[in-house]
Amino acid sequence: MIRVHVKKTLGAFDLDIAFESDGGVVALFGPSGSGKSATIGLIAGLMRPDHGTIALDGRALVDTASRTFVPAHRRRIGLVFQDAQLFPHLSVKHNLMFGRWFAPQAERRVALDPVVETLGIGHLLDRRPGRLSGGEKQRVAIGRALVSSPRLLLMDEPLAALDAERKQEILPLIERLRDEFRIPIVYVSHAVEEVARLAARVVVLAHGRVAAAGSVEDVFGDGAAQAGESRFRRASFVTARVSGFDETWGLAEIAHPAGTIWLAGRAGPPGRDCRVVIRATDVTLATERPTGSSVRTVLHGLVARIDTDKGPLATVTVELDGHGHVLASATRKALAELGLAPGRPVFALIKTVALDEQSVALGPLSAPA
Ligand SMILES: Nc1ncnc2c1ncn2[C@@H]1O[C@H](COP(=O)(O)OP(=O)(O)OP(=O)(O)O)[C@@H](O)[C@H]1O
Repeated sequence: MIRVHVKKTLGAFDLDIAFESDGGVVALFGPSGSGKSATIGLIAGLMRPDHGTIALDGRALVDTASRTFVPAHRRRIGLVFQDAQLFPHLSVKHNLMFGRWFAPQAERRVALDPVVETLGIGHLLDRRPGRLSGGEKQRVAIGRALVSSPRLLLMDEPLAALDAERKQEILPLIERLRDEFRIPIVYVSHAVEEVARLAARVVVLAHGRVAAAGSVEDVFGDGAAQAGESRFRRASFVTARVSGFDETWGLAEIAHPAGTIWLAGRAGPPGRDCRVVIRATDVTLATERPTGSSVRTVLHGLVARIDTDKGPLATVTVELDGHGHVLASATRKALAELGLAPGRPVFALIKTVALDEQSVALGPLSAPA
């Protein structure tokens, strides 16, 4: 369990935040300059807070009142940054072993072999980092953090420098760290889709303060938490249940009280609860159930809120029948012409081709109490 309650002034920036997590992945989410990396630096021990406490599993790492400050190298915290920061003159194997030296003999809970196997880096062990791709470097950086048997893993936008394909390769690996190695993770990201895949809890930072915190569903339930994000980043997630797979057409069927969600590919075994990530730009709104349209996923609900700024676009939060919300990007012109306003019934249409197996998170989806 990690508890953070810190204040820190950095030039003109004033950070004052408190949050806690009981394990799994807690995501720090927020726009650029909101204080995410500063928070990571404080937890890692790369800088000192002006006031406050940070405790990990009941042990104070920092307590300004009692002048406690455990130095970074004694915190047993693994760090993974956007750029892998490997030692260029060491082989992959020696980079990995370097992480291990930080773990006292008695606390080496994570062995090298399963890490190498999980991350698929066995064939890279003799190479130097200069001869690795970006995705390979990042897997080695994750491995190095893991073999130090950390009590906590801090990941600061670990996928931000990778292309979409590499991201999709590494996300399942991080899910395995969470589920198989059971290492608590504080995960910094701008990407709603990553947060939805990985996190049970999310802490939204804005201007150095906690703007919202709670389960991913609660925090992202309406458009407000994402108001500062570009429309291409806005997304919502729906908790639903895998109900079948249509062999003839290769489509997974996911049951939700508001309607069946179809996706191109497999979603997991029938009966499994899942979280489906849906980008706001992939959702179209309609006041009537469409006929003569190629769209298969038609979810019924009510308009809960409409967020607009000065531009031509709006983000509509639709409260789905049963439970959950979906966000839709639309033009203000369309909303005016359709007469859509809070309280009006609406259909949210989602292109099946916009969803595939990468859109679905299985695994522990509920936030620890
Ligand atoms: N050492 C420093 N001295 C002065 N200001 C600083 C220092 N470090 C960070 N800041 C300021 O603190 C604010 C928060 O920075 P931080 O890097 O934590 O943001 P962030 O949310 O991680 O942003 P991004 O998503 O762009 O990485 C910024 O305004 C930044 O300029």
